[in-house]
Amino acid sequence: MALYTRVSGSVGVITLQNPPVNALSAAVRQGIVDMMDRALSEPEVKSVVICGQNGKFCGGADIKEFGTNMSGPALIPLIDRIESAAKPVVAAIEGIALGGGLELALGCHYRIAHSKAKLGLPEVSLGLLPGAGGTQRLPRLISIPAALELITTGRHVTAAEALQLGIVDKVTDRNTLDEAVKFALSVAGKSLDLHRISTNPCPHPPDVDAVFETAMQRVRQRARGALAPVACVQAVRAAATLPYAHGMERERELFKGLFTSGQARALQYYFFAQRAVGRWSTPGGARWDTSKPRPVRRAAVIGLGTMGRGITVALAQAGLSVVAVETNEKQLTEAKQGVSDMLERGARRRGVPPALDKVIYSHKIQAVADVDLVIEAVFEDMELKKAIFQQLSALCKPGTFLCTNTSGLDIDELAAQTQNPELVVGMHFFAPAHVMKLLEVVYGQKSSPQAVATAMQIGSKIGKVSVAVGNCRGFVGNRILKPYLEQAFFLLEEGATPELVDKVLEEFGFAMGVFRMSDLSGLDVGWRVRKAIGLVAPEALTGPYARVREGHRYSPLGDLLCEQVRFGQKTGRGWYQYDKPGGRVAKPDPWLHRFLEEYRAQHGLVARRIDHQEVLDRCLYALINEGFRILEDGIAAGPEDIDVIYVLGYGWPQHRGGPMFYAGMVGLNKVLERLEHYHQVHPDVPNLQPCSLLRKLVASGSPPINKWREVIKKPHSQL
Ligand SMILES: CCCCCCCC/C=C\C/C=C/C(=O)SCCNC(=O)CCNC(=O)[C@H](O)C(C)(C)COP(=O)(O)OP(=O)(O)OC[C@H]1O[C@@H](n2cnc3c(N)ncnc32)[C@H](O)[C@@H]1OP(=O)(O)O
Repeated sequence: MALYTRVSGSVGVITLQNPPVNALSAAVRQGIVDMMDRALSEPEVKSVVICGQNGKFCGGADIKEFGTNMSGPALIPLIDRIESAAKPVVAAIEGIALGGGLELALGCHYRIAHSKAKLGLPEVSLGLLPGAGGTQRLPRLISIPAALELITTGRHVTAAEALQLGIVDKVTDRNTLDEAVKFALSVAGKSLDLHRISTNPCPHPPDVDAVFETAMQRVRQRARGALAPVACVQAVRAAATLPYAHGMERERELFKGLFTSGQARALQYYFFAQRAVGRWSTPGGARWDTSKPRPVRRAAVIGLGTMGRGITVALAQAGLSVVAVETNEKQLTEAKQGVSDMLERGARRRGVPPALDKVIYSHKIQAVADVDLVIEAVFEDMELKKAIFQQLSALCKPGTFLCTNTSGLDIDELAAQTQNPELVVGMHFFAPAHVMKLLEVVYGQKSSPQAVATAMQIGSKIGKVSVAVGNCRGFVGNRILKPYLEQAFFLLEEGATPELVDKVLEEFGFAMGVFRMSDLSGLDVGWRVRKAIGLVAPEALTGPYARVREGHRYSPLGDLLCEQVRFGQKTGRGWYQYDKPGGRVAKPDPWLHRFLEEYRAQHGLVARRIDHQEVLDRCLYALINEGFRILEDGIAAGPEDIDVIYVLGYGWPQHRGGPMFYAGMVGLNKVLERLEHYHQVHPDVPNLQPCSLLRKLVASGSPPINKWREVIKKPHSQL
């Protein structure tokens, strides 16, 4: 709703009231219409100010209303009415003016922003375009190139940048409403002709066609199949080429196309999923709202390899004091330089002083004695980690949380090395750890709710989206990755090439196909894990058992490449070839193709033509099937957890919502039917056997994703 007050005798103030972000719900829109009517009809009122309660102007359209039967006044005529008002209307922008919120402000005749406010048109990240006149008014106000950049990226700008661009008329450090009221008094009675943005012409750069062509190329390259960025360019082009009214028609038409597309649904689901993962729970009943985190003032990082350095930077940049420990003197010297360089680069980018003084270096593990939380980030080796946990348990002050950055080792086994296993949790960072947004917080059998809550809180303090998951091999992300990789290997055995598989996955929208990704992250990483669990044969096997482990189909292709020291980009050879070790441009490698032919011949495999659909079906449905198993096992509390992990950590295209959402979009019965088909063809691949939760969901009528939790039977845990 909206509140109306009269200030200084002649200024009508309309305050949007819809916590937490004053989104433009039906009630708020109705409130604005009613209060505008009142302000315009009161003869004493000479000007109007629109502001939002609790220091937030407006977070845009109410996303929760999308997909419902939307009622109440429409936003476009509401904004038009403000713009055509005979009395000046001033937007007093505090906190945020985003999406429909900024479009509302663009309908006002003047905009005053607080210096800390953020403004933007982020609709593109929800699969939409600014559909309440934003694509037509913003280019008229700030030029086509500037508007194109803001609308196609959805970037938020600071008040200072908004002033520079011409989005706002004034920035203040004082009370924004008071300043807006003063301003409103000063412009009362003056002509509004130049301040009705829609009536102004759209200024053209001389090379307007080239500007749009470049913008279109840029968005197509970045979009990976996303529709909204392309529609944003088309809508701004309409502002440049059509009269305002026709431009609005085009905006509406494009908006409608996006609104009813599956992509907008997926991106809006993903928006709420990212927030839902913060409301974590465990099978044992620990919950985000009943578990109090303990404050962490000083943290330690053990091991300053690539991951340890990134974690140190992430912690220091968030203002935490860090004791960075590396027992190898040479490595320590290199790490000091590496961490300082990263901190300086990050600070330059953000325009703040580098947090160099936040980090104390030591080559002695005893330096951890006084910290509140330790993150161990040594090499992925269970014996080494066990020894460190024994030491930490003896050295740290009572109550210190002991966290391990492992990508899949058993948290309970590590916790068992300590006197207080309840203080142990996993913190699985993704490389580069100071950049990647994802953190898997892994609770063990004995992790206390407070330990989980503290790790989750540290995660959000350092800007990560943290997802609490249970302890199993590979946790959620790497566990799901395994059947996906496995299918990709099997497809190579059956006749595909890495180029074909990657092309299909990249066309689907993955940032990188599975083989290019494997080359980037290093083939040796998985090889070491497979060796440790006894999957790698000590010598090249031939005959029927070469491709079988524990009675199931196994592809040793990755192992064979590693034996040739083809570890991927780092060695200049992997599934592709690179111009040098460390090179980044993947080129098809004739050696690899010959190797695959010889391998097939050696194992009596006859290559067949594999179509795109089969590649996609087998890779994705094997992955999704494992996702259902994870839900069934209680390793993830809900499908949102899996989806957020997969989008943020594994390059799943956001506009497809995540693997579990995608399964719902495709139709659970179709996923089940395809898995049944492929399992029939490949009975020796257990990962293609549909899991019982999927069957159960289909048997219960394939409920929508937000009802899945009701079907999942929760197992017990001791947490
Ligand atoms: C069919 C054809 C019809 C044609 C007619 C065309 C009409 C066109 C109409 C409208 C076009 C306009 C579209 C839009 O405006 S889309 C929305 C654009 N706005 C955004 O994208 C902002 C989204 N929000 C954020 O980015 C952030 O939430 C934030 C920066 C505002 C605040 O961040 P933070 O402080 O970190 O808090 P949270 O993110 O945790 O959010 C708190 C809480 O608020 C909920 N929320 C946030 N924004 C919205 C919103 N716009 N609508 C509803 N709810 C919102 C958020 O979900 C959190 O709640 P929780 O999920 O319960 O935790």
